[in-house]
Formats: sequence, C-alpha cells, structure tokens
Amino acid sequence: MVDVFLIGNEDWCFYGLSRFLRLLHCVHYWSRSASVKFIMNMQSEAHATENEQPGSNFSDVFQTKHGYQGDFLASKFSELMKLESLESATSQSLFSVVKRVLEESIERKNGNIPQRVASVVKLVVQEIEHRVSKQAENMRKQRNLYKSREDRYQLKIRALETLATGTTEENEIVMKQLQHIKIEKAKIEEKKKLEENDLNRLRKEKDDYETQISSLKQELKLAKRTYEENQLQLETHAKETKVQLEKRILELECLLADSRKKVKELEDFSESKFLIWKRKEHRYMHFIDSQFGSLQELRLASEYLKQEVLKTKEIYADEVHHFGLNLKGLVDAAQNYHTVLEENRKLYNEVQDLKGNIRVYCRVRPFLPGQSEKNTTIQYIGDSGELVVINPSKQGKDSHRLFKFNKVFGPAATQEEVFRDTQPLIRSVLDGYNVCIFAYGQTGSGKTYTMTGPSVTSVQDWGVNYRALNDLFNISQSRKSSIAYEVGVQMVEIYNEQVRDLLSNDSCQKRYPLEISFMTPCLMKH
Ligand SMILES: Nc1ncnc2c1ncn2[C@@H]1O[C@H](COP(=O)(O)OP(=O)(O)OP(=O)(O)O)[C@@H](O)[C@H]1O
Repeated sequence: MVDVFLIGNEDWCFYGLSRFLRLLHCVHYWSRSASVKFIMNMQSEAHATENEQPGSNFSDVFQTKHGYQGDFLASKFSELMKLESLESATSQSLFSVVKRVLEESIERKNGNIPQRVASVVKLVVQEIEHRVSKQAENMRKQRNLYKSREDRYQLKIRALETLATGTTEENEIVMKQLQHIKIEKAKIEEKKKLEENDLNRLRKEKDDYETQISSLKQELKLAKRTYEENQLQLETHAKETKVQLEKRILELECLLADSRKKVKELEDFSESKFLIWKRKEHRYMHFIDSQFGSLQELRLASEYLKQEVLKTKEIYADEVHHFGLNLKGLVDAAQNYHTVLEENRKLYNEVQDLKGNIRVYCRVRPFLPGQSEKNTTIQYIGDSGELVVINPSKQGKDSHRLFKFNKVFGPAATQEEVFRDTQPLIRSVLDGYNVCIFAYGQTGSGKTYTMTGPSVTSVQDWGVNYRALNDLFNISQSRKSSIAYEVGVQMVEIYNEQVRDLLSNDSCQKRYPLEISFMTPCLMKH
C-alpha cells in the first residue's frame, strides 16, 4: 500500500499544484499494481503549511480503498453534495475524485458508470474549469501588480539620479542606495523572470489540463453512451426473457393440466385393471381348484395306467419271446435260401442243357419291295423246326430238301418272337455259363436286321443284341444286393475268314490277334 499526503488550500501555489499533478500521474501508474489511498486535507489558508498533518471531515469523505464498489462512491459523492462541500473542496481533492472514478471504471472493465456518478463527475469537472480560469485571472492581476511596482521603482531610480548631482557624500550615499536598489531590481527581475517562467509553465499545464478534461469528457460521454446502450440491451433482453418466461409458464401450465389429466386416466385405468385382475384371480382360483380335482383323477388314472403298463409289459415280453422263435425260423430259412437258390440255378441251366447246348434257329427273310413272291423256294415251314426248300433246277427226289432246326421263324415273325427263344440263355450267362449267339447267312439274308434291328429308337425294332444287353443289365440290377457283376463288351467282325475289332480306334490294330480256330465269339462275358 502507498500512502500519499497532499496538503492543500485555496491559495495553493502553482508550484504545489504542478507537483500534485505529477504525483497524480505516478499514483495512476502505481494504482494498477498496488492499493492506493489518497488523503486530502482541507486546511484553511491561515494554517496551511507543508508540514502540517492531514485530518478533516472532507478527507474522510474521499478516503477510499482500491476495490470499493461504484455505488459506494456514488453515495459518498452525494453526501459531499449535500454538505455543499464541493465549492469548499481543494482542487487536488476534485482531481482525485475524477481520477478515482476513472480507476473504478477501469477496474469494472465493462466501462459502465452509474448515472449519478457521471453527473457528479460532470459537476467536479466544471468546478475544476472554473478554478483554473480563476487562477489564470489571479496570475494576470499579479503580473499587473508587478508591472506597477516596477514603474514605481523606475521613478525612484530617476529621482535618485537627479539627486546624485548633489554633494559627493550625498552622492556616495545615493550611489550606495542606488547600488542597493539595483541589487533589489535585479532580484525583482529575477523573481519576475521566475514568475514568468511559472506563468508559462502554468499556461502549458492549463492547456494540458484542458486537453485532459476534454479527453475525460469524451471518455465520460463514451462511457455514458455505452452505459445507455447496455441498459437498453438489458431492458430489451429482460423484456424478451419476460415474454419467453410467460410463454414457458403457459406451456408448463398446459403440461401440468395434461399431466393431471393423464394421472386421472391412469388412476381410472389402474382401477379397472385392478377389478379385472381381481376377477381373473377369482377365476384362476376356481381353475386351480378344478385342476386340483383333475390332478387327483389323473393320479388315479396314472395308477390304473401303471397297472396296465405292467400287464402290457408282460404281454410284450411273451410276444417278444414268440417273435424270437419265429425269427429264428426265418433266420434258418434265410440261411437255406442261398442253397435253394443255387439248386434252382442248377436246375434251370440243366433244363437249358436239355434243350440243347447248341441251338440253331432259321429265320426266313420276307421279300424285299420289288421282288416277286412267285419265286419263293420255301415250300413248307413246320412248327417243330422243319423247313422244306424247293430246288427247281433238279428233278425228282432231289427237287425237295428237308432241313431240321430247333425252330424256324417265318417271314412274318417279329423281333420279339425271335428273341423269346434266346432270352433264357441270358440268365444262364449271369449264372456263370458261357453263351454265344451269332448269325450266319449269305449277303442280304437279314443278319444285321435280326441281330441289331432296323432302328434303335423304337424298342419294337430292337434286335437280339439290344434285347440281350437290356435283359443282362436288368437281371444284374435285380441281383445287385447279393451279387456284383462286371460287364465288358467286344464287337468283332469276321469277314473273309479274318476277325476285326470294330471298337478299336487304331486302324493297324483292327485285325483281331486270335486265330479263328481259338475264337469263341462271345458277345457277353461274365
Ligand atoms: N425279317 C425281315 N423283314 C424285313 N426286311 C428284312 C428282314 N430281314 C432282312 N430284311 C431286309 O433285307 C435287306 C438285307 O438285310 P441285311 O442287311 O440284314 O442283310 P445281311 O445279311 O446283314 O447282309 P450283309 O451280309 O451284306 O451285311 C435289308 O434291307 C433288310 O431291311
């Protein structure tokens, strides 16, 4: 804390005023970092000396601490106005007031100065202006006073110079007086010079003060405007807030009414629910009672069922025993099945053997379109394989020849009829017997027709080969659970006593490597 003691009075000299202002600047600087206390002294002119201690009511009024509230200052200023002490206050104290107001404004940062303080500051500034002009007037008066004194001294000098023309003694005395007067004049001139300097300095300081006052006025104006704007904004904001709050209150009231309504509805709802649940409880209790009765019945039924199950168990055990016995018979029968099957096969193939190991069938081709039926050489076809052929080039007994076959198929025989006699041999193949079916005859006699058929697309036209293979796969498929067959196919041609492999892609290997004497033309192989 820095304490500054200023002792002031109405006749405070210019030197004292300037020193105070310099101190004021220093304090303005210190006040930014330290708490500053001003103590103004209101001593009367008669008792004013620089060594006197401060201590009057007015100093107490203006004594304030850094950090006081603006309202507090305003109250103090009002007090000052009431006491009519503004006019009796010293200039230093008035400057201090202005300074304090500015410091308060800086501390507040928002630049707001209450209206009351602003009006007081305005009065203080006016008072300062008045006093400065009064000081300038006093200065002018003093200068005029000094001027008249100087004129008087000039007159005295001239009178003394006139007297110097008198006696030497008188002259010496006069000279001494003159010397004395000259010294005094020099002193007065020096004093005058100092005063003029002071006057100039005071004028300059007055100009500075006027500048400061105008800047202070500007700041005050600005602060006032800012304050008014802020106040306006605050009022607007307050109005808006009030409107919003009123709106909000209305909304809340509506919500409250809704909530009350909902609460009422919920209460009604819970009441009805309670009644429903009560009824349900009653129903469930009844249901539980009936269920309990049913449970008792079920227990009895369960006991009865237990007895039944025990009985059934016993019956089941007997039946399982009988079933086991039957099954045993079946197992024995199944074990004999393969033996029986084998016997069956053997018998079947023996029948085939009895029919003949080598069977020869004859098929008579019908006349081709354009051939005359009158030229036929077939005289008779018997049911037991007889065939009588006419030889018109011979006479007598040799003109007829009788041939005997296992069977002779006439020109009207179908493909199916021809295959029917061959079919049993296919089953013998799958029983492990070798079977060979081949066609023999001159060119154009119908070998291909009989073995392959005129068309593959129609099943009726299928020849012996297709039908035999079809049977082979059907029987092997039906026996697949007990026997696995492997089927291979060869296709050979015997032409000019040469055997050719018709399925070979290699033309060089087409000739079959077997000698004809070893050839067993088997079409199907087990
Ligand atoms: N049973 C039949 N019914 C009707 N037409 C037949 C019958 N047999 C053979 N043909 C006809 O006779 C002609 C000769 O028959 P196919 O080609 O089968 O004789 P091929 O003995 O095979 O002769 P190649 O030895 O020259 O091959 C064919 O046009 C065939 O359609």
